[in-house]
Amino acid sequence: MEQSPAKFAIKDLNLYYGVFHALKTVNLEIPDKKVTALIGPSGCGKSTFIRVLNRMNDLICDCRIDGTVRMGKTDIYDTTTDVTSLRTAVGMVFQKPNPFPMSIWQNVAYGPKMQGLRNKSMLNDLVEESLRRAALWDEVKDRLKKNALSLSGGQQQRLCIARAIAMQPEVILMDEPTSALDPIATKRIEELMGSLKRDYCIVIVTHSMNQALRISDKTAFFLMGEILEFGDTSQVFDSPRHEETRRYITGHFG
Ligand SMILES: Nc1ncnc2c1ncn2[C@@H]1O[C@H](COP(=O)(O)OP(=O)(O)OP(=O)(O)O)[C@@H](O)[C@H]1O
Repeated sequence: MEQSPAKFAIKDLNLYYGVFHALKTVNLEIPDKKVTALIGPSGCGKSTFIRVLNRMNDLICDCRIDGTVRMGKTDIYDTTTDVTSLRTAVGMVFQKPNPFPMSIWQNVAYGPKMQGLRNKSMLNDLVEESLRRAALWDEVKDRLKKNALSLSGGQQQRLCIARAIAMQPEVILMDEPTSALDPIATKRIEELMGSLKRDYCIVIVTHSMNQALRISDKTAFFLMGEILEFGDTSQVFDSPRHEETRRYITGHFG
């Protein structure tokens, strides 16, 4: 696989919740314009790790980290780093679609408006562009004023992706984005990830080995807070270096 530049470079990262050591000496480079899947058994630290990338763990008291996490040239844990700008650049989509209880249009326009964009025609263009990129425009263009909660679960999740895109991020983090969706809605999100990776660095937590295999370029296998294995997805699945990885991906534990 051709190399692409690293979007994140993580060095000797340790994360503690109080005295509990949740991430242990994690070293990883996450490439830009690719999908990186984080896999591993429940409780191994996947969600904790993905939240490191936009400092969501800052919101958890008792959580502390050491080590460095660089995004491009920026040390995102440096005291001078503006966390709001970081979270704009590193958008996040959660397991359960969580649209705001407002119209489809307002959901997408909300973030840019909060950032000061007031021009209605620019907002309209941004809403359309974001919904198009999230492969939702054709389904909602005639009902932009309808409440977002009237959409199906799969449409709501694509709306949440559109909402992230409207902030013009560089990275989109997805924590089990399809686990609440049916197979057809899942397929649409997976197809969408395939097109989004042209423009963004995408990091996804998934419990589905088939999904990781279908959509990701790189796979990191977490076990008890460590990255046991990281490589091209084809290598990790076809010829894992560790017995634990092989047992996990073949469904023998976890
Ligand atoms: N806010 C918290 N406070 C204390 N411990 C936490 C907190 N969040 C997670 N943990 C612990 O850290 C470990 C890793 O949790 P995490 O949610 O990152 O795992 P995961 O691999 O994403 O699990 P799952 O696949 O079940 O979602 C677990 O032992 C969990 O109990």
